[in-house]
Amino acid sequence: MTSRETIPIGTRKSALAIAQTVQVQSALEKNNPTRSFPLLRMATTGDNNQAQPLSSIGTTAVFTRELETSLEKKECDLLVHSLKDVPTQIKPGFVIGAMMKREEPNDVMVMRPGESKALKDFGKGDVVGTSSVRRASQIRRLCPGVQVMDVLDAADSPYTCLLLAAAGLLRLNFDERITATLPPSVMLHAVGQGSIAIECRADDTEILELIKPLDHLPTRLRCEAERSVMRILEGGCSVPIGVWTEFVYSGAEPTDAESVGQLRMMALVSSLDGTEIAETEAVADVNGSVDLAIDLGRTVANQLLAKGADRILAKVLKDRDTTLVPTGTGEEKTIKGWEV
Ligand SMILES: NCc1[nH]cc(CCC(=O)O)c1CC(=O)O
Repeated sequence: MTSRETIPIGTRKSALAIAQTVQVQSALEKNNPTRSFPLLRMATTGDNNQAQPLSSIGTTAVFTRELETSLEKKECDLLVHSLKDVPTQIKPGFVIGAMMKREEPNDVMVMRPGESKALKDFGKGDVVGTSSVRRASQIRRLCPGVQVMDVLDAADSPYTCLLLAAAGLLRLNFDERITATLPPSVMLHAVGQGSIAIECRADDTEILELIKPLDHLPTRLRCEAERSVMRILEGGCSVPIGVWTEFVYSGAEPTDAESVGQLRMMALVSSLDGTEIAETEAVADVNGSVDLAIDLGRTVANQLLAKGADRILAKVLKDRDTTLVPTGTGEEKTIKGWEV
C-alpha cells in the first residue's frame, strides 16, 4: 500500500476539541513534514442536545459515535478526543492508538477575579457550580450545607465558585482564572481526565505507526489502570467515580521522563449527596506493563466493591432514573447531565 499524503483528523467542533486537535495536528506535522493533516469538524449527539439530560439521549458514546462512523467510512483516518469522554469499552474495529502526555489531571476552583475563599470555609449560603455528579458528591461531603447547582441552570451568577477540569482551562489559556487547584486529599478527578486520546481503525497499521510516538507510557499506564476500575464498576453507565494515580519511587525520583516506578492508585465511589462513600487505595509494581496496570485497576475495583460500592452505585442509578437529586439544602434539583 502506498503511504497516504493527506490524513484527515476527525474532531468535535467545540473550542476545547479544536484546541486539542490542533495540538495533535502540530505534533504530527512536525514528525511528518511531507504530509498534511486537515481537520474534519463534526457535531455529535452530545453537542446537538446540550439542553437535554445526557441520560435521556443515551449515556455512552454521545460524544464519540458520529466520529467513529466517519472513521469507519474512511472520511477521516484518526480521531482526537478528551480521553475522559471515551467509553471504557471501545467499539470493535477501533483502538486508542495513543494516549498523549497528561496535562494536570486535577479539578480546580474558579472564582470571580480578585475573590478567594478556602473550601474549608464553604457552607450554607455558598453555591457551587458544576454539572458533574462526581464533583457534586465530593463537594457535598466536604462542605455540608453548600448548594450545588448545574452550571447550565443559572441566568445570572449566584455561584461562590465553579468546579472545572484544570486541563480544559489550561488548553484554552484560561490559566489565570484558576483560583485554586484541588489536591487528591480534597477531590479525586475523573477517569482519564487531562489526557488526549487518539483513536484509529484497529487494522490501520500505517496510522498506528504514525501515532505511536505520541503515546506517553506513564500516562498510558495510569489511564489504563483508571479505565479498568471504571470498566468493572460502571456496567456501561457514567457514575460518580473519582480516582488519583501516581508513580511512587523508593529512592530519588528518576530524571528519565519515561521511567515508571510503582503505580499507586486511590479511588472512591460516592452517593450523590456525599453521605455514603466507598474509598480505597492500592500500589503495584507495573513494570511498564499495560496488563499489570489493568490488574491494579481490577484490584482497586474489587476493594471498592468489598466496601459497598455496588450498593452505592445501584442507588445512584436508581436516582438517575428519577433525575432528582438532593442538594443538601432540603431542596431537590434536576440533574441536567451526567457528566463525570
Ligand atoms: N466534561 C467535559 C470535558 N471533557 C473534557 C474536559 C476537560 C479536559 C480533560 O478533562 O481532559 C471537560 C471540561 C471539564 O470537565 O471541566
